[in-house]
Amino acid sequence: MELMSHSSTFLLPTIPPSPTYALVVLNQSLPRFAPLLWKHAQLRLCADGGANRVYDDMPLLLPHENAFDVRKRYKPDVIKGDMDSIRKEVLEFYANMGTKIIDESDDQDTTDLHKCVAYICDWAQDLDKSNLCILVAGALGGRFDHEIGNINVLCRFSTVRIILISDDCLIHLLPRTHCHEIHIQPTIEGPHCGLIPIGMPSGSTTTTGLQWDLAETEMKFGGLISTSNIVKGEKITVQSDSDLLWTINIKKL
Ligand SMILES: Nc1ncnc2c1ncn2[C@@H]1O[C@H](COP(=O)(O)OP(=O)(O)OP(=O)(O)O)[C@@H](O)[C@H]1O
Ligand SMILES: Cc1ncc(C[n+]2csc(CCO)c2C)c(N)n1
Repeated sequence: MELMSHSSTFLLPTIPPSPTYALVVLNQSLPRFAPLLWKHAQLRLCADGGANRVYDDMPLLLPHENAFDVRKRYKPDVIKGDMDSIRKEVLEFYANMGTKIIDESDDQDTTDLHKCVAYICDWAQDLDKSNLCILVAGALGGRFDHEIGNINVLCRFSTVRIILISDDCLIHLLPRTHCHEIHIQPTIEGPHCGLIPIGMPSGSTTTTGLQWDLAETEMKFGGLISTSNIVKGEKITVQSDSDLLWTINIKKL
């Protein structure tokens, strides 16, 4: 089985040139490291009301700079969604600066995050998918229906690397098609972590590097799932017969 490596280098000030990052900003308070994610990304999208957050919150995260200058510098490439949450003045501001606006108000069956991920997949058509990583800022905290909708996007695009990020933690999907090596950045993440079966029970999951490792263990909702686990070293391995969510806390400053 092929090996898939994971590393949260996007939270470090300087990063290796690969993978190619795309950033999606959702309609939630911006995580404190949003400017860093923005810098690392080669394509920046706002999901509908996410544009209000860039407009309102980026200047707050950079209080020593002039708000107008910050707004001009943090210009999204694309704003996409059903456009029922973005404020008119924000839409006009970015449209005048050349941001591409994609109104998909006709589609009321997929979320704005789904619409943005579909756009990025088209944009990256000629890229090797294993070299693309989509960072989603503001995916957690707040409305539970939105949080679950965001997790469902991980499942609907299970062959694409997508990482949901909040101020407190990150979540990604470990597809059952691969065995996984997770390289921990000890200065920025851990030690609390979880491995959660999603969509269906896992008949057998095996891990190394955790305080409570699994050894061909069954996991299911209503039975055992691995929450409040702890990373012991800098490398975790995971193999499972079903897709799992991996989550780890992000350290406070
Ligand atoms: N409280 C939240 N928690 C997590 N994600 C959120 C939250 N609010 C919004 N989002 C994410 O940001 C995206 C854009 O948000 P926006 O408020 O524009 O959506 P929306 O479609 O207008 O939502 P709704 O009509 O259900 O209020 C959503 O698709 C969702 O992925
Ligand atoms: C069964 C079912 N439940 C909810 C919605 C509503 N909905 C889901 S995604 C979306 C767009 C949000 O920007 C909306 C309104 C639906 N269509 N079908």
